[in-house]
Amino acid sequence: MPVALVATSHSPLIGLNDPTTEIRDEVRGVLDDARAFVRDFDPELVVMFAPDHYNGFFYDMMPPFCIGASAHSVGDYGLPTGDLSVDKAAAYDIGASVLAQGVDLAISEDMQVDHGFVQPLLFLFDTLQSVPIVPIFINCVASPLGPARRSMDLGSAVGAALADDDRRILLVGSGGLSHDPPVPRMEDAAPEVIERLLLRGRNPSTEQRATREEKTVKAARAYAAGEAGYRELNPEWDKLVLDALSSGDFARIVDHDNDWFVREGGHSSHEIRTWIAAYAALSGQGPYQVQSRYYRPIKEWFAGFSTTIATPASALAHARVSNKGVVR
Ligand SMILES: O=C(O)/C=C/c1cccc(O)c1O
Ligand SMILES: [Fe+2]
Repeated sequence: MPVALVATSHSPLIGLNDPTTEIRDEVRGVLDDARAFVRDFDPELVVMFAPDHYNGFFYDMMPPFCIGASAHSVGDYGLPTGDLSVDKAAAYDIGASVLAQGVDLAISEDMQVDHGFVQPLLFLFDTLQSVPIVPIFINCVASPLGPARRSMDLGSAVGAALADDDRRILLVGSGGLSHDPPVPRMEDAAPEVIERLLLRGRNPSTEQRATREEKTVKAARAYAAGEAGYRELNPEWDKLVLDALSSGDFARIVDHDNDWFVREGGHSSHEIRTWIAAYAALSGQGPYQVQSRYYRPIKEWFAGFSTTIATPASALAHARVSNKGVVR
């Protein structure tokens, strides 16, 4: 199958707490290039791996992995609400194949998705409905988490499921490198926050959502201003992860236990599982090459922010190549 990959950080603080115009424009240029690459590739199906941040998945029933046969954006952080254009038949086919290959995943006919899915979709396309998509949720925040290696297994199984599909398929991974924004955790949350992590967090009122999001924006401002109490981004670790994924050396990442990720990259660094899955799905199609790799630590966005584009090595000669930004 013709295949390509875009993996990108997301941050709901984009547009709400921006860095300097120079850096904002630099990232805009990188995302514009990714969008141009995708326009040229002209995908007939997007398979996106992304996390959730207690907007769609709660502790009433928290699956490690879930494939959406139908999905709706909750519209957090001012993003649009509405249905995604899910390819239901593909979702069921991929789900069945992944299960048959021995990787357990849930299926949802009513998947609620947040900025984790919606931002990359809108980085790369005009609307929520521009392209048929199969959304695959990976739990990256709600402990206990399985080993990172399992995300590689998931990605490999998805890649195998897609191998006989003749369509042009774009694989997308969405999430951060090192970052530790104030996403609540069951282990140390206050009782009223724990309420939110249970099903009662679903469908918050406009005021509840605004209060929560204002807190994150305030925290990002404090973080960028250098206030104490926040974990620093870790460009060295981010480089290790980017190098490992660029060279297909998954073991350098997935052989570590979950504490390593938190120690090196903060709690939300588990979001890199979405990249691991997307790259593993790509690697199932043969050797690949990273064509473009951007990285910059951006405290205003609470993120070691990166966007990469990769294609099968055989496709490289025909592809648009760009190498921009700060590769550390
Ligand atoms: O407030 C949230 O739910 C998450 C915020 C956030 C901030 C920065 C990077 C990310 O990946 C996030 O999800
Ligand atoms: Fe996130």
